[in-house]
Amino acid sequence: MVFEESYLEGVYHIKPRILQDDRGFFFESYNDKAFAAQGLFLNFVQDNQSFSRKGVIRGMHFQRYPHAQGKLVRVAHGKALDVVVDLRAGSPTFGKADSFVLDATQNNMVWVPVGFAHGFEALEDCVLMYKCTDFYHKDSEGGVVWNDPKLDLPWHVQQPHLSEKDAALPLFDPDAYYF
Ligand SMILES: Cc1cn([C@H]2C[C@H](O)[C@@H](COP(=O)(O)OP(=O)(O)O[C@H]3O[C@@H](C)C(=O)[C@@H](O)[C@H]3O)O2)c(=O)[nH]c1=O
Repeated sequence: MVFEESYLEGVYHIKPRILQDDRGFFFESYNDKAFAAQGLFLNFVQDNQSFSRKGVIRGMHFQRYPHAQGKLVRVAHGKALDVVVDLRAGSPTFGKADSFVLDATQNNMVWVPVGFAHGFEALEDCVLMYKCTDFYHKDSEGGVVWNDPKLDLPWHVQQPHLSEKDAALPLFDPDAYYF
C-alpha cells in the first residue's frame, strides 16, 4: 500500500498493491499494520455501502463529537469524485478542500480523519464503500451545503441529484467551531 498525504494534514490518498493473475486480481483493502506504520491506529466499528447514479452528490457530511467519525472510503464499482473539507478549528487549512478521483479499476482509497466534512459526486454509476471509526448517530449529524461559494468545491456536475436533506444543508460558517 502506498500512502500519499494530502496538503490537508492527516488526509491520505492510498493506493493498494494489486496482484493480477489469469483469474483476475487480488488486493488488500485494509491492513492494520500498514496503517499503524503511518501512525494511523484505527478501530473501525461500521462498514457502509451506497449505490449512486451518475450525477448524484452526497455531502458534505460529518458527525459531531462524541460520535465523530474517521472514514476509509473506496469505490467498488464505477468512479466518484471524493471531496473533503477541513473543519478543524485552528488548522492552517481550515475551510480548505481537496479532492480525489476514486476509481474501481484502481481500487484507490481516501482516509478522511475526524474533523473533516466528506462528500462525493458519482462520475459514473458507482458503489461507494467505507469503513467508519464510530457508529452512525443521527442526532450528531452535521453538514455544509455542496455548492457553498466560499468553499468553491470542484464538482463536475452543475445540477446534481441531491437528497432533500443535502439540498437544505447550511452554508459553511468560517466563524463556527465545528471540531
Ligand atoms: C450514514 C447512515 C445512514 N443511515 C440511514 C439514514 C437514512 O435513512 C438512509 C440514508 O442516509 P443518508 O441520506 O444520510 O445517506 P448518505 O447521504 O449516503 O450519507 C453518507 O454520505 C457520505 C458522503 C458520508 O460521508 C457518510 O458518512 C454519510 O453521511 O440511511 C443509516 O442507517 N446508517 C448510516 O450510517
